Formats: sequence, structure tokens, C-alpha cells
Amino acid sequence: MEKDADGFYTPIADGAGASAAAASQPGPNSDLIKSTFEVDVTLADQQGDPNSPLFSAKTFEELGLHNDLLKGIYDMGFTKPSKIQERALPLMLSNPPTNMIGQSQSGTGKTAAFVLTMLSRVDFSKPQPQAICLAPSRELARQIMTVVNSMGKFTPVQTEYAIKDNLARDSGPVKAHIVVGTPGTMSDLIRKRIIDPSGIKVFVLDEADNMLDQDGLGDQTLRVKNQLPRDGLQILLFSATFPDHVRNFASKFAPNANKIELKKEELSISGIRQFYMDCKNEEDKYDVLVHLYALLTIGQSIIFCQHKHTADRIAARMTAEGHKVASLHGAKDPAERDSIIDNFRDGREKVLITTNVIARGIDILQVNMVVNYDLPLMYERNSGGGGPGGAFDKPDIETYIHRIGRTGRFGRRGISINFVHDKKTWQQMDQIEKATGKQITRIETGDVDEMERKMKEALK
Ligand SMILES: Nc1ncnc2c1ncn2[C@@H]1O[C@H](COP(=O)(O)OP(=O)(O)OP(=O)(O)O)[C@@H](O)[C@H]1O
Repeated sequence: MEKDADGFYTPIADGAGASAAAASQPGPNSDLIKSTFEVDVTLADQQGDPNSPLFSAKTFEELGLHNDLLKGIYDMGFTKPSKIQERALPLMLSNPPTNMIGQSQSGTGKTAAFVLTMLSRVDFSKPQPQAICLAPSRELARQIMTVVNSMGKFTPVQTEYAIKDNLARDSGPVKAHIVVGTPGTMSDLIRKRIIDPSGIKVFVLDEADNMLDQDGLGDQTLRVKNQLPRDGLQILLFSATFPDHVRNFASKFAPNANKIELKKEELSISGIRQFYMDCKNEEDKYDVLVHLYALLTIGQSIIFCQHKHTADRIAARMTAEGHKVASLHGAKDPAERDSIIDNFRDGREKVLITTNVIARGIDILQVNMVVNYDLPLMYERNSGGGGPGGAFDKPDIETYIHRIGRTGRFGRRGISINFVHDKKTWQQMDQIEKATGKQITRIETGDVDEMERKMKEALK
């Protein structure tokens, strides 16, 4: 592997043209859903294709992992590493520890790469925090923790959450080896000395571009970092996207890091077919969504809105009209959030209406459809679109890539549908199409049979 002029390693190739699997598991009555066997076969095809992000020339044994971790990996049903795992793991496990900035498309196994590093670096005989991982949402932190506990199943690892409402104010010092949480709570717990930072050797930021962005969680993340030991700390930053405005900061945050980065045109995964639907106006979007309901429930689907109140309003209206949907956003209380995402993860709910809170990282293999009810937008200063000096007018390309990446996980097929309803939204989608370099195809809105035919075709 060679570094280029910027210190980045050879880019990971896109999986373009790889024969992807059909939509994933459940739904025994659905003809959209292929058997697990078929998914395995096509996954093996992709993992053998050097152009796929799932390809690896090596085995997990060759990556220098401890036997107990290999047992955990195989117990999870992984047979071969993905490209990011193959490339990043040997660099992250080598001594002396080196920082890493790792980029790879959505759903290509970044979590396992950093979780295996945390588990490899922990001294299980010492009952104190040694690795911490931050994520932008409690849902993602909980998911990462599941991976830590599954991969570490054959080790004596102890884990603890740093998420709201988990540890009481008067909790004694945390003795767990690995702590996973969100930045605000993690920083609080360190400040209160409930988490002793002195033994921390590994600091991971998942969705790192979002965690470092000053318009996002940047301040809180920096606060956590400033509380950690300076010497010998290994910093690992992972994301599917690293936009230019955080890239420099990421390099300063994780000095002298090994870097694995994607080319711009490789950002989105090719197993996801992107569509759009013309809606007559804002109100018509609701009717189009209701029309789609039968298709949304074939597998599972996530509907993204810009605002919490939109998610709640649509969910309440659909429920009143006899449809079964759930809504999830950051204004709900933590216990309710946990139960909503758990119900969705377990397939008890099929349609989740939400905001950007779960745009990143959430890994639910059965999700074969993502709907952008509202396109993701970001604040643009002086756009002239109202508000003092700016407006939410600019398409948020990174969020778009992460949102559609909730489907098409690890070689599976998926569909995304954008609702456009006026000139402005049309132009915003056009900008997204240009920036991602992937075609977004029109689907006839009124003709349900045609919609179904196109979607089935896309999922084949
Ligand atoms: N080597 C492997 N073999 C088989 N499955 C794998 C392997 N590595 C990861 N997976 C599975 O692939 C799915 C996606 O992995 P993961 O959630 O880590 O993706 P990611 O790259 O972090 O995506 P995102 O950018 O959306 O956060 C998970 O269900 C995970 O269990």
C-alpha cells in the first residue's frame, strides 16, 4: 500500500458493477426478498471482486487479531474481512499505536475495524476505562455497544454506556474497560470523575466528520479530547464522508494519522438505486407517501423529514388512517427512543418516520427502502432565502449519502426515493445528483403497479 502526495493511502475502489444481493432477510411472503442462501452466494461473489469495497485479499487470521476475537468474529457469521477492515486493521494494531482517519462507504464494516482495535488494546486485568468511543446519537452508541459485546463475547471485556439517563449522578467510578457514548454525556461523566480518563489509550470517533464539525458536535467532542491523556493516545476517526471543511481539522485532531480515503465519485454505494417522485405540492407529498405504504412494508423502510414536527404529524395522520408506523426523533425521552428503535430493529415496526437523528450509522439489514420526504438541507448564509442573512436552502450532500446508506448494507440491494414538489426542491435534487455522480431516476407517482415493477426490478 502506498501513500500519495497528501499522505493518503491508495483509495478504496467502488463496488460499481458488482452483482449485489437482493434485499435482505425477513418477509417470508414477499417476493422481493431473496433467501439468505442467495445473499450469502452473491456476498461471496462481491467479496471476491477486487473492485468491491467488500473485497479482501486476506483472511481475518492474517490481520493479527487475538484468537478470542477471531472466535467472536466467526461467531457473528463474518467469513472474510472487507476492504476497510483489511487495510485499516494492520495499521491500527501495529506498535507504537498510530492514529487513523478511515473512510469507506456506508455499510462496509467500519464498526468492526475500530471495535476490534479497542478490544485488542485493552488490558482486561485492569478494571478501568481504557478505550472510549463517541457517536452522534444514542441509537448509534447502543448499536456500537452491541458490536463490542458480540465481538468481545469470548473475552472478559466489561463495557459501560455514557448516554443520557444511564449512569446516576452518584454512581461510583466506572470500572468498565470500554465506554461508548455521546459527547455531551461522556464529557460530563469525565468532569464528574465518574469516568477516570487517566488510563484511556484509544479514542474513537464514529461519524467523525459530523463529530468534528463546528456546526455539529465539534465543541463537545473537543471538550472530551481535552480531558484525555495527551501521551500515547491513539485516535481513530471513521466515516463514510469527510467533506473538505472538516478534513483539515480532522488531520489536526488526529495528528500524523494513517489515512485511507475514498475518491469523490466513490462516496455512495452502487447497490442502492436512487429514484425520485414528482409531487404536486407539499400537501401532495403526504398522499404520495400513503400510496407507497404497501411497498414500504414489503421489507422495512425509513422516511426522513427535516423537522421533528413533520415526522410526528405524518406519523399521527397515517396512524389515524389505519397504517402502522412509528416516529423517532431527538425530542422524545431516552426510554421511548430506545423502545422505538428496538421495535424497529426487531421488525415489530416496519415503517419508521424520523429526522436526521438516525441518518448516520444505523445498521438494520432488512431496511430496503429509504424515502427522503424532505431532502436534507443545510444552513447557507446569505442565500437570500429568508431568515437573517441565510436559510436552510442548500442540499446537505453528506447527510444525503448517509441517509440513503441506511439501506444496501454490506452488499445488499436497496432503494431510495426523493420527493420533489417545486422548482427549488428540484434544483436541490439536481445538485445532489451532480455531487454524488449517481443517476436519480423518475418513478411515475400515480401508477402503483409501475412503481412496484420498477422497485422490484431495482431490488433484483
Ligand atoms: N467482514 C464482514 N463480513 C460480513 N458482514 C460484515 C463484515 N463486516 C461488517 N459486516 C456487517 O456489515 C454491516 C455493516 O457494517 P457497519 O455497520 O460496520 O458499516 P459502516 O461502514 O460502519 O456503515 P456506516 O457508514 O453506515 O456507519 C453490519 O451488519 C455488519 O455486521
